[in-house]
Amino acid sequence: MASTTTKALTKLVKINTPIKRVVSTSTSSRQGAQVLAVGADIAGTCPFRSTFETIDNMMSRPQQTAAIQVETPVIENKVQNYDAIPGPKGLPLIGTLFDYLKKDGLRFNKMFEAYRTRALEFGPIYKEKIATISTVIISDPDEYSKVIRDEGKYPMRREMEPMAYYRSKNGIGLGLVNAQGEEWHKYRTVVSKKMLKMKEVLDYCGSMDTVAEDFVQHLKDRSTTKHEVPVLEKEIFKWAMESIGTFLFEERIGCFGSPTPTQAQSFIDNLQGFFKLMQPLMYNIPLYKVMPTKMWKQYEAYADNVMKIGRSFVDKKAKALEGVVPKENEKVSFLTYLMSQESLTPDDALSTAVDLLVGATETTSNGSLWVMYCLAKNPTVQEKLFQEIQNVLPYKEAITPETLNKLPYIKAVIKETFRLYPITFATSRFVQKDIEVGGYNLPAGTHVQANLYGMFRDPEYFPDPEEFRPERWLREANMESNIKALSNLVWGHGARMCIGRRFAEQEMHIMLSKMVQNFKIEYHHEDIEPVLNTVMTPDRPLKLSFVPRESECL
Ligand code: HEM
Repeated sequence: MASTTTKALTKLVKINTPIKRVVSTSTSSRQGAQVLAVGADIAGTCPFRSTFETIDNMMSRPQQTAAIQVETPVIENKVQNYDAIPGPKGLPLIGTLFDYLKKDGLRFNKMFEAYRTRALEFGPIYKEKIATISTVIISDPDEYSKVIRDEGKYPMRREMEPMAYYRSKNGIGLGLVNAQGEEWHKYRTVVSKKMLKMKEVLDYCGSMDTVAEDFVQHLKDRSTTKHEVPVLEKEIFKWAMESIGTFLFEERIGCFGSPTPTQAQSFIDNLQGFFKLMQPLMYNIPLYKVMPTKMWKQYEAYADNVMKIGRSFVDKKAKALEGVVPKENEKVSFLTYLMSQESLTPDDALSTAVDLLVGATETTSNGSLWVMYCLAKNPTVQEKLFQEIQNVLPYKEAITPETLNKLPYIKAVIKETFRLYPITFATSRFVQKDIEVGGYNLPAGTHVQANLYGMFRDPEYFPDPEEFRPERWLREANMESNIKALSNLVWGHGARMCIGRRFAEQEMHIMLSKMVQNFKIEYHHEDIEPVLNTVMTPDRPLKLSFVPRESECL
């Protein structure tokens, strides 16, 4: 048995070790004027610059949009070899894995804390090998901007290995989330035509408003005499699913029905299990590739159900659409659009729709939970937000794109929440050519991450970082543009940035505005801590109270 395991380990290490290249040590000179504005760097390389500018216009525009030039003396710097990058020492095959497995050690579901602690010990650039994955972790916005610049045409992110393996094993296309290179570009080109166009997304403002209104009523119906909602996580998940379902299928799934439709309930339960187990599977040695472990079997069962139910939603709609050819400029559901694309096979179209269903639910539901928690813990902020909403939105009236433009504070509240609780705690890229970062040479193929959680709580970038202060994101706050741009990184960056960002922001702005208009959100229990279930979630059920505000609104 022991030798089987050793063989399996050796095989896995071979599979997962990136090809190492011999890199010569070279010298380079620091620029006299260092460009600090990560935002400008992002904008400079991001093909969607103009459209993302519009999103930021909606919130607030920095007083100074140009890059800040800081005069620094020109000094000759020796660029050091990759091996010189500091970091924790690990064991030959498994790196620092035991640090995460031992009692009282670091934890996979607290990786964001591990990154922060390591960065404090080893500095803004350190490297670590956990199990088979070596990563360089960067906690300096200027240095990370070099990675952003290097993206290339087909940016490569670390795949969600268990998900990719599951799909390959079952002959399912890797889809937008996990595909790389030209295959990824094929999916991305099709989806971005709809999801990254502001006008297309704004078209869904009305239906998102209806879903949000129904959600508010659903919570009212579900709340107890103490105004708490049993298993709030599941209820908010229903909102997220109903929202993306409406976008994909142009019709309602019916998640707020009583009882919840069995399929929708089962999809929710399985998707939550799927995300929860992905976290430990991603960081541990992928033994499941050679023998199905207990955890893998459980994960596989969740994945089977997610695919099966996701597909049945899509299949049902696809059947109804058979033979329908949309007329030019006709407004059709996203699924109809996908199915009419020549570059996608019917199977590709189905996989893409399921990917969007999966990608849109855990993220926006947990993101919204964190916003509500922060509002409940900061009643003054909540009151200010309530006043902003009251000033522009008559009670029970629908939110329009024009109303959204008049709600800068809700956007600042969400940015501040994501600073404290970034749904994705770190970015991920494989550098595509040899580059210099922080005085070290990173060979092509190096896996690099921006330590978002660490930077977001660093007093150098955010004074009083533990304080929830949405005002720092408002126009008048005068925040340096490179720091302001840091907040965008919770959506990733460049050509591979979250494709659902516009949609997610719009649905969250609408739903959260409606929630604050209808309820005073309160929290009367112990403080909540973040944990990773792939995305950052509260560490226990969130027992918020939703006290109706009707009388104040009329
Ligand atoms: C709070 C909400 C969300 C957050 C914080 C978030 C964050 C992210 C991040 C960080 C990435 C990786 C980007 C990169 O590597 O540069 C990503 C990718 C992706 N997201 Fe989101 N996301 C959210 C909501 C959504 C929604 C609503 C959808 C679907 C409608 C979606 C679909 C996707 C897809 C398909 C990808 C893969 C894109 C690609 O690789 O080309 N996300 N998201």
